[in-house]
Order: sequence, then C-alpha cells, then structure tokens
Amino acid sequence: MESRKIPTFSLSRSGDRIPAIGFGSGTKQKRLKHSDLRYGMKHAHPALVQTFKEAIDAGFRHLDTAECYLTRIDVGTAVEQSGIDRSEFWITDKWDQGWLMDGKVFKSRSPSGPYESIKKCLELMHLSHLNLFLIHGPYFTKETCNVTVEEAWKQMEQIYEEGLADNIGVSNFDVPLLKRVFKVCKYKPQVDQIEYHLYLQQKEIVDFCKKNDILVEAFSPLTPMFSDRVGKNRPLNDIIARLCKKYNVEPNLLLLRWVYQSGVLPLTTSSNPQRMKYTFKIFDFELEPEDFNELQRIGQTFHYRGFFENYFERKE
Ligand SMILES: NC(=O)C1=CN([C@@H]2O[C@H](COP(=O)(O)OP(=O)(O)OC[C@H]3O[C@@H](n4cnc5c(N)ncnc54)[C@H](OP(=O)(O)O)[C@@H]3O)[C@@H](O)[C@H]2O)C=CC1
Ligand SMILES: O=C1Nc2ccccc2C1=O
Repeated sequence: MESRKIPTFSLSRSGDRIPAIGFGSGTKQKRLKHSDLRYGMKHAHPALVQTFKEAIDAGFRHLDTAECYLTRIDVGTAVEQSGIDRSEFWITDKWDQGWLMDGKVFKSRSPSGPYESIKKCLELMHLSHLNLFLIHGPYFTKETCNVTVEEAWKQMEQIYEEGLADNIGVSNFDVPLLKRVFKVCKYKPQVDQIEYHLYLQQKEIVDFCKKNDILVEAFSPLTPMFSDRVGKNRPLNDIIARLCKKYNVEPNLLLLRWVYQSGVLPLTTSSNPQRMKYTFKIFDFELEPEDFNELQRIGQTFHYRGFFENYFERKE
C-alpha cells in the first residue's frame, strides 16, 4: 500500500483540505456499469470495485462519483474493503438532474432534487456524510425536473445544514448560472467542477471562481493528448513532446501538472494500476514559468470541448 502525503487545496468556508488530485469513477467506469446492467445502481461490479481498490492502493484518497454513473456502490464497497479509516477519504458525489445528450432525454434519477439524491447515496455507500456534494449540471427546468436551479440550491443548503455533506457545490455552471445562485444563496458554492484542459481554459469561469473563493475542479484534464478527442497535429503536440523530454515525464503528467499549477484541481482516472501510481509524480516536479506560460499561450490557439457543447455554446 502506498503511503504518501498528498498536497491539498483549502475550501474557503469550511477550511476543509481537499486532496489536490482526485480519481474519477465517471466516463470510463460509467460506460462499463451502463453496459452491464446486471449490476445496476444497487450492486457492485467486481471489476469496478477492483479498479477503485487499486486506485486507493496507488494512493488516491479523493474519489469522485455521481448518481448518473451508477458507481456509488462500487466506490463505497472499495472504500469499505480497503480497511482505511473513512476520515482519510474525500468523497464527492453529484445529483443526477437529468440530461439531454445526442438528442436523447435521460430523466433525472431523483426528480424531486438533490435532497432525495444524497439520501439514496449515503444509504448505498454506507456513509453518514459526504465531503462534497454537487449539482451535476444545470440541464434542468421546472418542466424536466420538479425544481428550478434556485430551489435545487436551497435543498443543497439544507443538505449542508443537516450535515449530510460538509461542502456543497456545482458542476458545469458558467458565470451567469453562478450569479443566479448568488442571488438566492445563504451559502455560496464551494466548488465548480468543469471541463478544463489546455484546449479549454475557461478563463471567464476560472477568474470568476477565483475571485469568489470557489475552487475549480477539472474534468477531462488529459484531453490534449488524445487524438480521438482533439484530432491529430494539434498546436501543442511538439511542445508537449519537447517539455516531456526536458522534465523527463510522460504527457499525462505534464498535462496534469499544468492544471494543478494553474490553481485548479485535476480529476483523472485510469484502469491501469501503473498509471494510477505514476500520477502522483505530478507533485515531484514544477513547470518553469516560461514553460507553463508557453503551454497556456499555445493551448489557447485551439478550442476543443468534449462535453455539453450544445449547452455551453447556447445563446441566451
Ligand atoms: N462533472 C462532469 O460533468 C464530468 C465529470 N467527470 C469526472 O472526471 C473524471 C475524469 O474524467 P476523464 O475525462 O475520464 O479524465 P481524463 O482526461 O483523465 O481521461 C482518463 C482516460 O485517460 C486514459 N489514460 C490515463 N492515463 C493515461 C496514459 N498515461 N496514457 C494513455 N491513456 C491514459 C485512461 O485510460 P486507461 O484506463 O487506459 O488508463 C482514461 O480512460 C471522471 O471519471 C469523472 O469522475 C468527467 C466528465 C464529466
Ligand atoms: O464522467 C462523466 N461522464 C459523463 C457522461 C455524460 C454526462 C455526464 C458525465 C460525467 O460526469
């Protein structure tokens, strides 16, 4: 079992320290869980429990799950079976508010809102509380769900006040939506989890969040290294290759380090134990300012968004 001191980010209201890298149970694991519906939401999939145990073994203590992944039970089982005290983990979960993807409607699994969702989560995961609970996305209205964004946030505040989650936040919220929450909130979101990488630097959201003490978490941080995501011959290819040689690291480490050094918390995932362990080397080197800036500047010359394009490119 790996034992290491993981750097942390601090959350403004609670002062809680959140491990500065998280292991996701979405995308890849979500696909596996959805493709093998024998297990569904209520039964753990042995291969997934194994993956999460390997991630814990590699040193991950920050685990990211969500109602729509169907992986709550798998993550919860891995945590239980690890034998490691609950207090050493940071567990994030998200309310499934429903989705419109590729022209298809996916209904919310908890249409009465986040409160219903977290109650189910805690029961499934055998937990008394979460470290962080998020509204997964703003893709709902009173017509598609039974709550508005404002009403959902009020439920989030109740969740916080009742101690069901130590911290509350959002995901995939842009600045206008954060401002909508600010108008009605007693407690501001502590976190906004968004797609963030060198080809999607989200300056407006990140600057706004930093100004308002909201920690940004990055999903899909490795995107620039995958030609099946961004296509071939992209502007950073040569620079990434050169800097990997200079720092003697693999591209995944360079990309994660850029995210971390930009003050954003990377969420990554892998099914490969060697890669899981290797991830922690992001804390063993530092990009020199000119290299960090060059990555940032050249990254800005190409745009790629993998998730929720229709929503983010919308016209109000
Ligand atoms: N809030 C939201 O709306 C969203 C949240 N998320 C969260 O963020 C997490 C991470 O997102 P994701 O897009 O998967 O993140 P990444 O960009 O980190 O991509 C992970 C993928 O990269 C592969 N990979 C990892 N290391 C390497 C390597 N060295 N070489 C080649 N391939 C590698 C992994 O495959 P392999 O198994 O082969 O290593 C895995 O499939 C999700 O699990 C989820 O928890 C994700 C999307 C949306
Ligand atoms: O990890 C994720 N993969 C997804 C696919 C569709 C909608 C949300 C997500 C995630 O959060």
